[in-house]
Amino acid sequence: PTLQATFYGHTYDNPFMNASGVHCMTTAELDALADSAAGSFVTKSATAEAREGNPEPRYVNVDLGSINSMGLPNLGLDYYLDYAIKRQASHPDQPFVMSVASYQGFDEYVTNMRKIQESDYTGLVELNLSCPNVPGKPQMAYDFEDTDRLLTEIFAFYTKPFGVKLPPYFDIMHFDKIAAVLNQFDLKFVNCINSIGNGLYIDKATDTVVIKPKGGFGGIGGEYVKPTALANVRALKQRLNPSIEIIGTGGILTGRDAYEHLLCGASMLQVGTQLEKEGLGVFDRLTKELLAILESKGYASIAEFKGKLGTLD
Ligand SMILES: O=C(O)c1[nH]c(=O)[nH]c(=O)c1I
Repeated sequence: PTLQATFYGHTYDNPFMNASGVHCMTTAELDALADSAAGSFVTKSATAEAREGNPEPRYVNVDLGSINSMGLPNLGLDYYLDYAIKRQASHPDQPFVMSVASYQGFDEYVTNMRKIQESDYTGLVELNLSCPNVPGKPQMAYDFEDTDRLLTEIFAFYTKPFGVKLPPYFDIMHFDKIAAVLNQFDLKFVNCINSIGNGLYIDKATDTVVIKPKGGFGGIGGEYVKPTALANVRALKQRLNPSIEIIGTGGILTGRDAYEHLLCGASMLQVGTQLEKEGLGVFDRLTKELLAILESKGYASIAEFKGKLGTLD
């Protein structure tokens, strides 16, 4: 069998990528990702200016996952745009994704996208509408009207392919509402999910929180989030126009977790916490484990089971 994955008109060796934020801050990390067994990669979410981010400790691995309040540390949009333009020229056959966020809010999203529109970068962009860790800034994607207004403003000038990174939703009506907003636009993908925002982890040895920012509140990733991630992938796949593909992110530790995201309709798969814990070797392990599952089930390719989750009716 083959793990070949088609996504926005390109066929990748496999569906695996890093999740933005992990192993993707510097050009050295990005090049190492590109040379790893991962099928593709995404850059750290960029803001207009470089940022230090929140005080440390701000990322901690815990038994069933991770908690982080990084606060959007990054080397600035120009740094990643420069890398992206060079990389697309040197490796035209290896497309990747460039992640864009905003520190200031609505207007900076627009100016960041305008800069990319006017640049020589022609590849995919992941517009991060779901950073949970900028104090005082609500997550854009939890405000349906603002998300609608922002995408309307961007599509008025932006002609290059892009998708959005969404937070988890927990109410069927919210799945309906965000899908209704997104279906109005020619988005190429949605990435479900970002970390589950503002969780709290307590250190049993000290009876204290484990990260410094925000009194210990931070985005939760890893095993904790798989049921929520699968539900969001499935719900958005069921609701969005078929032209909008899904990237499945959240709780992928094993080939079985990857297989379940594909069953829910994901085209590509992103790994965050487990990549942070295991290093780049995680992609060799995940591809091997997923391939073994296809073999055991007699599937020749992902297409044979993608989106074919069974129900009990
Ligand atoms: O704190 C961060 O930098 C961060 N952390 C996350 O868990 N998700 C995000 O999208 C971001 I931009």
